[in-house]
Amino acid sequence: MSKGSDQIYANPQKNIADFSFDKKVVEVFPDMISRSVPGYGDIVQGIGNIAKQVVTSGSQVYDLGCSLGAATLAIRRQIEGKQAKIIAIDNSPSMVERCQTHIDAFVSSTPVELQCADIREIKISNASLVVLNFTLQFLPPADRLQLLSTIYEGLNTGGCIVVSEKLYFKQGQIQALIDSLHLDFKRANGYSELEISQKRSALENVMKPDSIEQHFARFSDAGFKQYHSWYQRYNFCSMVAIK
Ligand SMILES: Nc1ncnc2c1ncn2[C@@H]1O[C@H](C[S@+](CC[C@H]([NH3+])C(=O)[O-])CC(=O)[O-])[C@@H](O)[C@H]1O
Ligand SMILES: O=C(O)C(=O)Cc1ccccc1
Repeated sequence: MSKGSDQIYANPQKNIADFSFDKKVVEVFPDMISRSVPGYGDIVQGIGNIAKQVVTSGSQVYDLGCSLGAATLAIRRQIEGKQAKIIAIDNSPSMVERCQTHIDAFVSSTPVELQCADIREIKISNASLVVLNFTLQFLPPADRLQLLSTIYEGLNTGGCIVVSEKLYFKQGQIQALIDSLHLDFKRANGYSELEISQKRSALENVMKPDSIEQHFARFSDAGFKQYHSWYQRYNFCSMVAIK
């Protein structure tokens, strides 16, 4: 297998450690996420398209849990000349280090400030767009509403939050069917049964999906009056809310 292809769970592991965004994951991250998340490429591109619509002159854009900067780069391509600033944040030092090289690889007039920090501890101000692209699901459930409330306070009127997440379905047969479709997607992308089951164990304690009803209730509790999903493939969904 070539360098950069995800083999992390290919061999049997005695004790499966909790999933973490460490150096090993960084090396294979683009391959891992595109083979694991149906619609990931469309969603990243769509976030760029949303940015083109909503980012205002002189405002700030936040990419929270930016990983290698895919959403930041898609946004930056679409807001040239708007005199906006992108603030990209991740708490994995390995991710941030590699993200900086991705950002530096392209010329742009839009500044990107990359920070290694916990997104629960940051300030948000003058924001026209805040992106949580598959990040909220990794926060402890009890911390999610506080983050959305902080984002609501920091958004300008008309500003948007985009939240992409793996969904959980409360109705058992729907959950089983859509989960099977996702597993078939992973098999079709070359993951073995062992890889699928070991990764599932590794994610169990660290990634806790909400239902769409929980997401919508949280948007409302944080203060948003307008929110909807704008993309879904199987159990992977991207939602938008507007202040
Ligand atoms: N508390 C936290 N503070 C900061 N970062 C965090 C925290 N918790 C998790 N992260 C970071 O959130 C990212 C989630 S990946 C996002 C993909 C990206 N958005 C993309 O558009 O490619 C999603 C996935 O791999 O499924 C990781 O880089 C974590 O280090
Ligand atoms: O791989 C999975 O089954 C997922 O649910 C998504 C995912 C993608 C990349 C890192 C962690 C979780």
